Amino acid sequence: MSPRKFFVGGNWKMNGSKKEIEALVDTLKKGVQGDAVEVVVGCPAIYLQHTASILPSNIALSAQNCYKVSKGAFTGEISPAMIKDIGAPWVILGHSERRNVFGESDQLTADKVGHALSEGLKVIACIGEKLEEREAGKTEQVVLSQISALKPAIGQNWDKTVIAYEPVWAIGTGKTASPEQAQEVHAIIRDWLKNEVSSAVSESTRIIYGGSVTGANAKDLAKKPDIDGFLVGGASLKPEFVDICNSNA
Ligand SMILES: O=C(CO)COP(=O)(O)O
Repeated sequence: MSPRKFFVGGNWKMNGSKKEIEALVDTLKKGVQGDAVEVVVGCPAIYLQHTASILPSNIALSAQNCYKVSKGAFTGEISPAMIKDIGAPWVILGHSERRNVFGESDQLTADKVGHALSEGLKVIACIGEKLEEREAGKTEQVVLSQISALKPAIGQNWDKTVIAYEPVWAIGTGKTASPEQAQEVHAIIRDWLKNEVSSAVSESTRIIYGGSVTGANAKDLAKKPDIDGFLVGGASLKPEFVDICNSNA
């Protein structure tokens, strides 16, 4: 039995309305029972407060991004202190859309991770290679350089960090990594944790997979020894998210 509790995050991205979120939360309340799985939903900033007020206690709330300082003249940004203030314990950082659409660097991502953890938030830290990097045989190099950049920022806070491996070519494309492809990279990350941090951290840190996860493919992915859950985009907005949450049962 894995020492790691199965973890499923829903990343709603820039989707939803108050009404749609209420309907989705209703579905989740009925389908996700108990606390055998840790379930977290990543909600657009503007709906965090409303979602916090309707989520059941066995589903936690996450922001999708934050800035690297607690307050100040940073128009449009939100801080970890604000996220905590409205009752959300988690934040997703380093998502490939932040990195590739908004040009956020490894260094900025690390600064955000370090600040969020120091403010007491838990972090879903995302890494993953692009298609051309995979095709050039650079997957390991890219993923390990991204996680290495986060290491000083995470410091002693590995127990408050979940690593999401999200190959960019699999995000929103319907091209899921095969269970073998995902397992191979998860094992590389776990090995890196063992060598660069500690055996205990390697054994206890959840490494979750993201990229076109659906109710249909989650079970096979979840069988792999180093896949400890999922970060789900499109399917997290649909009732099948419940099946993904229960895919380890
Ligand atoms: O980016 C993702 C989760 O953060 C994955 O998105 P999809 O599940 O839509 O491919």
